[in-house]
Amino acid sequence: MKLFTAQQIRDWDSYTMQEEPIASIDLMERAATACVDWLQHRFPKQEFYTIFCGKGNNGGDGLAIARLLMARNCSVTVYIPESGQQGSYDFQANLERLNQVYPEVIQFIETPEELPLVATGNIIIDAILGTGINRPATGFTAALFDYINSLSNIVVAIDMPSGLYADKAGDNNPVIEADHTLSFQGYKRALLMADNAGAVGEVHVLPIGLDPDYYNQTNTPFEVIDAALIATIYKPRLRFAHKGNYGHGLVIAGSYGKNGAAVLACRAAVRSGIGLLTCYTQDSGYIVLQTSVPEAMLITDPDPDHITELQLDTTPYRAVGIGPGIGTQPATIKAVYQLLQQYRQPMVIDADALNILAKHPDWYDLIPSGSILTPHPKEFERLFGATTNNFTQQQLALEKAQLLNCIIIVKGHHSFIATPAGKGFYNTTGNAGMATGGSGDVLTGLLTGILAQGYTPEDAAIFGVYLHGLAGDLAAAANSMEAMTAGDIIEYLGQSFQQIGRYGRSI
Ligand SMILES: NC(=O)C1=CN([C@@H]2O[C@H](COP(=O)(O)OP(=O)(O)OC[C@H]3O[C@@H](n4cnc5c(N)ncnc54)[C@H](O)[C@@H]3O)[C@@H](O)[C@H]2O)[C@@H](O)CC1
Ligand SMILES: Nc1ncnc2c1ncn2[C@@H]1O[C@H](COP(=O)(O)OP(=O)(O)O)[C@@H](O)[C@H]1O
Ligand SMILES: [K+]
Repeated sequence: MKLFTAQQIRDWDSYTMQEEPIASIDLMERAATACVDWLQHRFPKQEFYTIFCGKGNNGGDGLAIARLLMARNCSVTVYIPESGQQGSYDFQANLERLNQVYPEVIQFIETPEELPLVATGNIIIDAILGTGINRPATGFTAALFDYINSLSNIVVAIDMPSGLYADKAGDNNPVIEADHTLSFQGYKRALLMADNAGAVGEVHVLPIGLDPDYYNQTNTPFEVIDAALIATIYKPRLRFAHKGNYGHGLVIAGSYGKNGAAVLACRAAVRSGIGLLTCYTQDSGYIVLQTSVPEAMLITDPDPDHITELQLDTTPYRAVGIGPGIGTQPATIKAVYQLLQQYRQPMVIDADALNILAKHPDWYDLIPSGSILTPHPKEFERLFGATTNNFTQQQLALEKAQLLNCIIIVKGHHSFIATPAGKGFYNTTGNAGMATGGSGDVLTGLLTGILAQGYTPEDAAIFGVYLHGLAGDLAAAANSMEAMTAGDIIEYLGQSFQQIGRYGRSI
């Protein structure tokens, strides 16, 4: 799903009004109806609502929501911070409509003394500011945000939490801290960023019937990975396939006390659809690897505790994954350098291999084109330097992806995939149960296995990250986020592939 800027969303509105055609007030009614339907589905027994409305179209949505909720037998109070300015055309129209049927619910407030008491059971609707924000909230608006944030009521933000910019970082500006954000038609980038987790709460995208032609014709560098995109990437297995069709991959992982990292990466790789897998690990890992991943072949380093030299010819491998659990011993650093010098096909570089690279920036040029780097935010900072917010971090990821001709996956909730062509993809699968040791090792094995099968590096990254998160979601559904383990993610790869296989047929 493409991610549009606030300006593009405005253009999409206008396009829809002209082409459908539909009057803007009717589009607003559609958006408000979608919100009310969502509220009644999510909170079926809720009766009391307190709605704060600004004087733009976001406030217009709030006024329409108030009228629709009243018509559905809810009890609503609407508060409008009085700015002294005329409201937008559709705000005024909806104020008039509400005033005609339920004039008693409308109250204007101007000073902090007039901030209302909100009963604890009321749901607060934030319709103060939406995508039209063009400056930080100050004065009474900021005081109102503070007041709402101090209350324990559930807060549902309409389209955007008020105060948050859709396409750029604020400078710690006042924002509403919502529990739910109902975003019209699609996501906005700000809604997908860890920096804004406290403001956006759970994000729900509500379709409001904007014209698909605008969507299809309009380019944007950013996309959310969804089922439709995955269906275009996934390659079902060939009926007459043999293991030679699906590549031979090499996972270089482990050290004494960290056999688990190698086991997790290899078990994920052998469940990725790969034809053949070889693991390279330290000598003491022999029995552990051979018993826990019998499907993989094994080559051991002469050193009992660490990977010290690569005593193998890496040319036959269609993909190499390196990093999980290897440590940063001087001899291991040499082995990483040796691999960078001798292997010229895309690799997956993770964990300690990234930490080693970060200490040797002059080796960056040796990274084969099309490689996939999988740093978590701390590793990203070690590799490329500190950034001030998620927007600048993602911009830097895009610049480095282009410079190194690599894919960079900045891992986290909504992992961000930066490609050399300047595109940025946000993942939508995965959950906080995956914030547990070994989840990243599973991703490395999975990506290595997918890359070995001949997927392009960009497709492998998108597909692997989505599949990994989907398996994590199924694991959490079965075992809870708390009790699930990284190993459980591997156990649910099978069901995840089955689900993805159905996408192609249903879209
Ligand atoms: N396709 C869509 O997404 C649709 C969007 N609609 C709504 O329209 C909203 C956008 O409406 P508007 O463009 O009128 O903008 P807003 O309602 O977000 O803001 C209104 C006005 O407030 C002023 N303002 C900006 N920053 C301020 C600040 N910090 N303090 C005080 N005032 C400030 C500006 O003059 C701005 O135009 C969306 O967020 C959504 O809620 C819906 O009505 C219909 C369809
Ligand atoms: N809150 C979360 N929501 C979604 N995915 C998550 C979350 N926390 C972690 N993950 C995923 O789990 C993996 C963790 O990787 P990493 O930090 O390298 O862990 P480790 O080094 O312990 O294996 C990443 O793919 C990341 O995207
Ligand atoms: K809002």
